[in-house]
Amino acid sequence: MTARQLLVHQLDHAYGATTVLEGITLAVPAGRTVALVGPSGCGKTTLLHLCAGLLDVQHGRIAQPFAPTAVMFQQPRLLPWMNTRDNIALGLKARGMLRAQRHRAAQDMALALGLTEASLLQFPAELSGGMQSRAALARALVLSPALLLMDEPFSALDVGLRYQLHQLLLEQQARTGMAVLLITHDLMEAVRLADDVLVMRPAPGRIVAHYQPPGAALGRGDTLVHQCAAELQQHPDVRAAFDLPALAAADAPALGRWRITVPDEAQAGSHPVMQIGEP
Ligand SMILES: Nc1ncnc2c1ncn2[C@@H]1O[C@H](COP(=O)(O)OP(=O)(O)OP(=O)(O)O)[C@@H](O)[C@H]1O
Repeated sequence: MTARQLLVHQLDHAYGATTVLEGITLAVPAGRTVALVGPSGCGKTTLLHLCAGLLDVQHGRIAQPFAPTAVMFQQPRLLPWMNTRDNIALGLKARGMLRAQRHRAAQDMALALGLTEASLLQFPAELSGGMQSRAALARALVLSPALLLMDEPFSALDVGLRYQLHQLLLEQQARTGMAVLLITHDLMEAVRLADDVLVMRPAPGRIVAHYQPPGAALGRGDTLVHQCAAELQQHPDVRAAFDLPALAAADAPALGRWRITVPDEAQAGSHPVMQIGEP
């Protein structure tokens, strides 16, 4: 039986006369993380908002079978007049969960993500940026989402905190089997977290490369993540996407040690899922 998956098929999107996404085809199956990387302005946020239903599909198709879905934005977006616990419990309140029950769930998730009991009664303005990010992640995860859509949620964090939240996210995913679509500028973050890394080029935004880091994300050590990120950054399609100068022949890597595949337009066109090779 095929796993449930978010499917995006031949999606185009324009703002006015400007096409910002063209021919986007991808799949995010349950239990997997797909990272979208690409330069600023290539349409990543637009694509995520289309997947979240925050924008209407103009052309192409999105099949989104998951519920519930949670979205994490680049900014924590905590409500300033609510304490941390109430911010985390907001979605549970909207679901109609009783007060004592949602406070308990919010507290359990907050503590699991490294927030302190004292911070639960503090207001966002009293929290550090890192604590606000933890609260935003807790607010998303407490909903037990089947699909988590993340728009550069860790970009403002220092490397240590980012690593901690990466691990917490991966552990939660291993427990629940949620599907994750992650937007990031950071190749290292992409190869640390993702099963599939999709590289986008701008004007109009399109997917130009598909990279599969080896093994399960939870088991990837720092050395492997650094190697993979370096290899990804050396690939000519990735360099072109980010407008990096081509490498001199002497510096060019031995490509193909890891899996880098360019989406096959013909295959994608005849099949709703972009072809994804076995790792
Ligand atoms: N509401 C809008 N109206 C018109 N143009 C828009 C709108 N939102 C985004 N754009 C344009 O669409 C393009 C893609 O924007 P988008 O925010 O999706 O890119 P991005 O890859 O997420 O960028 P970044 O990494 O900087 O967040 C950009 O040229 C942007 O200026």
